[in-house]
Amino acid sequence: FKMQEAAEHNMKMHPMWQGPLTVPGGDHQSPIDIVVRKSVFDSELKPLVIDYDPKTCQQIWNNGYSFLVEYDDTTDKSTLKGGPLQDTYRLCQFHFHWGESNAWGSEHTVDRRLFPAELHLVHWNSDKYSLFEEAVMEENGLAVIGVFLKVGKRHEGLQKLVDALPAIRHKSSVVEFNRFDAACLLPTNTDDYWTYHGSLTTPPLTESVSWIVMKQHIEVSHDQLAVFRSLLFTSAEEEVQKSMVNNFRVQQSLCGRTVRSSFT
Ligand SMILES: NS(=O)(=O)c1ccc(C(=O)NCC(F)(F)F)cc1
Ligand SMILES: [Zn+2]
Repeated sequence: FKMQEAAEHNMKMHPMWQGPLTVPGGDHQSPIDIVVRKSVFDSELKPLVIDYDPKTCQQIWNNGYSFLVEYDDTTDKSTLKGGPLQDTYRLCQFHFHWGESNAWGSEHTVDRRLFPAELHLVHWNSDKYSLFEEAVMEENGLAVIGVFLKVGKRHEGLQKLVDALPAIRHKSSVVEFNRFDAACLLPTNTDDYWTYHGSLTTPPLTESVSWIVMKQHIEVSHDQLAVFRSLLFTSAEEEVQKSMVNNFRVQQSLCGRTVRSSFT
């Protein structure tokens, strides 16, 4: 029920989230609830091949919806392939979604289970397209890895990122951020995942995403998550400061799609 309150709160407070509930004619929208017993094991799904180069990390900034860590994607230095993917995809950024409380915050759910936050590692198909902006409009343009966060022990690798957040409290603030190895945010087991075809979860909500949602979560501390919540949706000039929380989209209907699993 509380999550429903948060979703309604979202609709009221953040006009951006009042965007189209579903894109006109959009029947491959994200996020979704992953119903484990309805997912179909696919033995053809390969292990993911994730090869990130920390040297391609460039900056961290507050875009007014979340905070993004951006990578230099002008060469195939940080790539994702394998899994359900036919081509090579380049890492361009990662970001998170979280709640105002630990009771909710993730975009995807597993058998309706909510997590306090969700990490999205965003990649685009560099075999077929030459720019992210092109790929974002195409059917198999993007691949996003989703990783659930649970509150528990402190995540040592995340701390470097947490320490940078106070410098980007307001919308549009940017700071240089180098040598961050995004691979440290992946769970130990990346062989077990669910995959389905969906969309961006923020406007323009284009249906260009091969979603790869990890079965295993990562743990971060309560204090680390509290720093996420100290960020602001608003820019330094705005008089009313709004804390950046509940920046998740409500779940969308599956519309007959099948969620495949890489594990039994
Ligand atoms: N939350 S999500 O689905 O991983 C997600 C990933 C990327 C973008 C994004 O790049 N929007 C900017 C664009 F593409 F120009 F519209 C939005 C949402
Ligand atoms: Zn996202």
